[in-house]
Amino acid sequence: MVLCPVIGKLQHKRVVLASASPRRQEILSNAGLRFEVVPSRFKEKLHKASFATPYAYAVETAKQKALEVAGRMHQKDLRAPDVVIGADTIVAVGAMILEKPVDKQDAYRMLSRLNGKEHSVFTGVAIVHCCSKDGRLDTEVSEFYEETTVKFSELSEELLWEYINSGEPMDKAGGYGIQALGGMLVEYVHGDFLNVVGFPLNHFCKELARLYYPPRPADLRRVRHDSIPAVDTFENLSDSEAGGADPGQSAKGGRGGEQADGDRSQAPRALDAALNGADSRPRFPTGLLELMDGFKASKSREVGLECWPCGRLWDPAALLAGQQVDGGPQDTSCLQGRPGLPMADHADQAGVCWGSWSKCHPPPPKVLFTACKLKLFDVLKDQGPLQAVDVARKLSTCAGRTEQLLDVCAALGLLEKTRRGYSNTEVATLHLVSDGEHSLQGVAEYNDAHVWGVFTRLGLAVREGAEQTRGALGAMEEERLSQSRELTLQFMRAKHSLSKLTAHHVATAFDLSRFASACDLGGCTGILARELAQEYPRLQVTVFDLPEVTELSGGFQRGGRQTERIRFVPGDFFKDSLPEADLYVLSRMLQDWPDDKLHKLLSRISSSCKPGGGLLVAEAAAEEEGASQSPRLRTLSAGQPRSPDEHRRLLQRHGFQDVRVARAGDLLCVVLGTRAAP
Ligand SMILES: C[S@@+](CC[C@H](N)C(=O)[O-])C[C@H]1O[C@@H](n2cnc3c(N)ncnc32)[C@H](O)[C@@H]1O
Repeated sequence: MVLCPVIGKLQHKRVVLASASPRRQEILSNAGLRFEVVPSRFKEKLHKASFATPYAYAVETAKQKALEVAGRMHQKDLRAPDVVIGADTIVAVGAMILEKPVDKQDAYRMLSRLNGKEHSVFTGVAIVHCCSKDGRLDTEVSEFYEETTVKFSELSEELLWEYINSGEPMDKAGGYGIQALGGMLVEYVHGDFLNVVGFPLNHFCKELARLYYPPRPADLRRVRHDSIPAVDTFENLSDSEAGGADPGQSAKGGRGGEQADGDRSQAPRALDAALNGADSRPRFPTGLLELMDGFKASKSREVGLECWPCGRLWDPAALLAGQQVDGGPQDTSCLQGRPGLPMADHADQAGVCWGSWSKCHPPPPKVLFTACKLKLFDVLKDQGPLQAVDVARKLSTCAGRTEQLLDVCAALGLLEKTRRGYSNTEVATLHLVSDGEHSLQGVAEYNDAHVWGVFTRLGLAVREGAEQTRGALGAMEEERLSQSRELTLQFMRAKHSLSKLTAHHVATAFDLSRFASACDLGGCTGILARELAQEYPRLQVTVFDLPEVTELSGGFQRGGRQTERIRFVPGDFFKDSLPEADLYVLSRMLQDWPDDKLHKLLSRISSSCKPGGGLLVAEAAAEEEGASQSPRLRTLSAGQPRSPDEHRRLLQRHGFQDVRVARAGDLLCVVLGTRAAP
């Protein structure tokens, strides 16, 4: 879809709309934007007379609304969202600004002023890019306004009062809502209709296009060659066009690199840092991981562990143990009085239901795994764009099936399909080609070869009522341990590539310079240890992991000065004494363990930790309490993510105090507690 590239630029960011207006929410969600709603508490009381124009007032109000939300969210969990959108709509007759009426008389005064005349509707919009660094909030604001002219018909007093008595005018700027009854008052509209409704979507997309796709001389040249009219609209921009679709260039560095360069030239500073970073770390590819990992949740859905219509979860361990669960899968109360609705419709309402999809189509994760296994993204990186027949020839596969595979990959946002053929999207270039610095092929390979099977068997176990109490991860861990060296290596490659994306965020979520030594329990290939050693020049780091893992960790080391301060110690943290350290670290270790193991591990750490020492925990985080919960988080792990408060309580329960919580990257919650004197 042509509009996707612009809105899609916000896809992997945490976007917040600082407005309670349901109309704005509807416009933006209809456009495919995913966002949270945090209404601003900024009081709309700027001194109107101090603004030279009505729109200057609207823009300033929009900006203050967005900044208030960014500041409040940053203060609350020390991490602001990536983008906050603020908007303010006003109606102006000449220089006079009409906002929302305070009562019916006020509504009457406003509507009488508009009666039979033209007026202007202005919406000021502020897009605030946020960046939290060292506990400070850095913001960059892009702002604009849109004006639409509206003419009211000559309206009788009677009609005006009838409209006022309908109650509609009361929460609307200028005292009318064009999208509902108020539409009857309007003779004509010149300009963007949605601007009058409350949000100028078209201008917003153009603004995103300006921010994310700055024009470059090469693009202009190419447009002339291709004889495509150079129209100043976001509709012409796709990733391929903005990044340069020259196949020669694409073969050299991939569009990811080119795109980054293009963005870097004009994107705001905070945004630039977030996108590319001083250290060129990419954004956390949430959507892609959701695709690779989401089947864990969907497999649970298939066997009824999660009710997909309402998203209610049942404890898998309880089901595995054959216990009766209140309101089990047959309970249809969650269908909210509409039990007759077909399953697919409920699935739609609940988001994705791969469980039911998998019965008739290849499920999306399998499509992705197959494409990786065939090295499809490698071929397109080196030789794309390619037509389906050419891809099939290069992969030695059936042309018809290959085309289907390519089309599903395009629908999943992994490929782009244009007249010239298929090519990798930015996310595929970054994460799905085999030799990329940030390749997640290891995750795809391990999930395909191993995890998929484990979760399928988990489903069978539940259907057959097997008496198992282990969590899914426990089953996987034990299976891995009893199997081959190749499987362990595969597992390590998967964890290694994921950790590469998160380690820096974990290491820098708090200032850890007060600690002289750290022990990363379950530290696997030592990626986080390396990042810690790099960030804190006097820190000595121990990586503690099972012997079969530490034995193979050598193959993942890159050398470098900080390596001298890192040592690998083999052991089992449930049985062996833990190495001494000022700071213990658990990264992505807690979520999947059943409760008894979790508490055993925490209590062993608590006993080893000296008073004043620390425990740092990093996990995928549930959204803050009260915010609308995103189903995507549930799919990132077999277990259910805990909220920041649950993490805090967990550490407190095991003797840690002054527990602080920070968000790191897109989805991680990092918690630091200090061991109290026993
Ligand atoms: C989910 S991975 C997390 C790896 C790493 N911390 C990260 O953030 O990517 C779990 C790690 O814990 C290790 N592990 C599991 N059971 C263990 C045990 N009993 N003792 C020590 N390490 C263990 C695994 O070998 C693996 O490296």
